Amino acid sequence: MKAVVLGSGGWGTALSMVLRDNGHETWLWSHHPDKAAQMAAERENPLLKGVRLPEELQITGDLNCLEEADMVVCAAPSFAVRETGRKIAPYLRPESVLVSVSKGIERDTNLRMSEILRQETHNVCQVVSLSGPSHAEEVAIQMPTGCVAACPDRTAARFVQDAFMNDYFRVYTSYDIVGVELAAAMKNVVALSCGICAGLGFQDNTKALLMTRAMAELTRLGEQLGGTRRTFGGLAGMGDLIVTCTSMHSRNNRAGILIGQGKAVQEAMEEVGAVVEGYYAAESIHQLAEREGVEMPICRCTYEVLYEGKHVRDVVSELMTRAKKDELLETAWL
Ligand SMILES: NC(=O)c1ccc[n+]([C@@H]2O[C@H](COP(=O)([O-])OP(=O)(O)OC[C@H]3O[C@@H](n4cnc5c(N)ncnc54)[C@H](O)[C@@H]3O)[C@@H](O)[C@H]2O)c1
Ligand SMILES: O=P(O)(O)OC[C@H](O)CO
Repeated sequence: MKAVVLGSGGWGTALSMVLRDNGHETWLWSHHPDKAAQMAAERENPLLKGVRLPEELQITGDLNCLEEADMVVCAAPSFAVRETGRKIAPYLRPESVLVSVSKGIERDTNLRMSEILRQETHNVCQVVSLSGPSHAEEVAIQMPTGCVAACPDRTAARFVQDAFMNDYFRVYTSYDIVGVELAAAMKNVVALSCGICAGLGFQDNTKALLMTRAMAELTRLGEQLGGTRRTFGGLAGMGDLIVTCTSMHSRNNRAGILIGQGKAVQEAMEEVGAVVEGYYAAESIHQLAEREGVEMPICRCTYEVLYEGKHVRDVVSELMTRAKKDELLETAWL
């Protein structure tokens, strides 16, 4: 099998190593040809320090590597997924499988990543979303990790499961691509808010409260938009929420900590130095929740901190003193 991974950030690089480990002919394409040349020469991605890239992994800045590819993995940041889809469309065939691993919602259109890819590639082939609690830094050193390959077409989902699965990378299949993609984008907003809590000096009780109640919000909106409730309790939902809210590998969590400590939002994102998807998703989720009339107080407050300059301490007090509720009556996913 020939696999091409597009996007040489941490995640594209780690996934290309899994595919190469599994014996596939694997190409890693970088948006920046100079970076491709540097990685090819040094056999290292500076984003994954200390990890040696296998000699057999082909690294290139030339899109012709897509010729005759059986599987194409789009690992661009969410803002670049449309542009990437447009570039690769001429190379795809009906029998190719396109895998989306970016976690976000498109600004302005509020589309999911697979929807953008299907538009740009004119539905020429199946699109599978691969998602779950999976930091690149740990996958690259073969820490046992689990993900979900989601697609309404079971054959395509199983193809991706077979391609990636090995003794340190376990892949489940699911038909619920809507729920998986929404969960992936939404948990980044919660990770930002969890980071803000930590930055304010709050501890484990507060984080657990925030994560659990945020999960109720994500499930409400996810179901309203066509996702399956159980997805939100699975790897792409609860699993990814836990890893992103608790790990110092998480860019979203780290950006949140800096904001909670008093840094301006843009300054915090610059300091993190890699794409903070939750910042962009916060705006889309806020718009979707308003459009659908779904109550999402944690996501709304996070949006107000990020985009409207609301003070984090005022937000905490607002959330804690909301109207009294009954947990079982108000929590869809329990
Ligand atoms: N890092 C992780 O552990 C992880 C895990 C799961 C999913 N993801 C998701 O994967 C996506 C990529 O994340 P990452 O961590 O690899 O990114 P990153 O921040 O490590 O790197 C981003 C990469 O995107 C490249 N890029 C910039 N503009 C581009 C363009 N126009 N077209 C294509 N590439 C471009 C840059 O060269 C850079 O290498 C994100 O949506 C992220 O949420 C990341
Ligand atoms: O670094 P983060 O916060 O974007 O999280 C990366 C992955 O989504 C974790 O699964």
